[in-house]
Amino acid sequence: MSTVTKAKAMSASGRDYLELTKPKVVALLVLTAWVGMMLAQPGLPDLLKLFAATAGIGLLSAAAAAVNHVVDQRIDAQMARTYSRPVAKGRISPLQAASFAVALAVTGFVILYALVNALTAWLTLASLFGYAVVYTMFLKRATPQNIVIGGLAGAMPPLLGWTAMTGDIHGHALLLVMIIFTWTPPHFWALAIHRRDDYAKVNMPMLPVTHGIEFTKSVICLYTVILFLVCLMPYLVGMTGAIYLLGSAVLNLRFMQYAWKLKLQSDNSSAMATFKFSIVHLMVLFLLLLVDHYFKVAPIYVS
Ligand code: HEM
Ligand SMILES: CC(C)=CCC/C(C)=C/CC/C(C)=C/COP(=O)(O)OP(=O)(O)O
Repeated sequence: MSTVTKAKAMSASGRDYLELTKPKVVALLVLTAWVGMMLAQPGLPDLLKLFAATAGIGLLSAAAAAVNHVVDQRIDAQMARTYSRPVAKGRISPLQAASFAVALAVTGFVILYALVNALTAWLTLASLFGYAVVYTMFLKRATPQNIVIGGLAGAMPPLLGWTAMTGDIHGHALLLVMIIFTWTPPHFWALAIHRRDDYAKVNMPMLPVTHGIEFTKSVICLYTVILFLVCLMPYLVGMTGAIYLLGSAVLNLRFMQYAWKLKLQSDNSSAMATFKFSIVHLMVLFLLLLVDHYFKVAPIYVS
């Protein structure tokens, strides 16, 4: 390492290390894991397990994010959105970031294995591997379906939360995974439309680069319709009640409205608004699942 790089690496602050962990993304991932924990049983979950599972899932997610900063340092340095990230800028060296990631991952895994259960520990480690290795190192550079397949890793937390409480995999938890899996493409592709030129510059085969913006807008519309239908499933199987049904219908109609507005406009001026709405959508949807769980109005069955 050159003296200049060393000096920059030494000037890393706590804030730089925090940035490595993608804290806002991890916060939403943890919220979805909590919902999995709460919905796994009636009443409140065991508090020790809740704290341990939160810490473990949060730490392993943060570790995955830090690995992403190391692997992507060169492309991050060339894109306007990411050029000032700590590893891309040299404020944290790749070795420091990788060591930080290993420390977070080992701590998270040990917490899950010792205080929660082995199934959750291994599934969370597999999610880390799915995002940090399968998505970041391979899929991201290989195919425009990168975020569809890689999205499974980010969709796992509700299942991780559920297995943390029960020790087994339940169909209801898989429905929550399916919701996030279907939400991810419109979430990311809206941003990718806005940042298309950045991705083209670094040769990342994101859908707006490989298939064009019009095609991407159409696929976003299609995914919002699929998401609407997938979000009905928890109600249809009797997992949730009317509060969730109504709330999710409103959120999904609004998401579809954003998608159609983006599709119908000749420029891409509402792409970022669509991306930002996707985050509010997922957060409110999962909060609704919680409210519905504790104040459930029974589904209406027609006999
Ligand atoms: C493969 C799947 C995913 C991809 C490719 C993706 C991509 C992105 C990108 C590129 C950003 C912008 C980050 C930035 O500007 O620094 C972002 C932001 C965000 N994503 Fe995702 N995302 C994915 C899955 C998820 C999941 C599963 C969640 C949560 C459950 C999530 C939550 C967020 C949040 C909260 C932000 C805003 C972060 C901020 O403002 O700092 N994402 N996502
Ligand atoms: C253990 C577990 C649940 C792991 C999942 C971890 C995780 C952080 C998932 C979020 C997905 C995400 C932010 C993808 C963006 O990566 P990108 O490289 O496309 O975006 P970037 O250019 O902003 O880095």
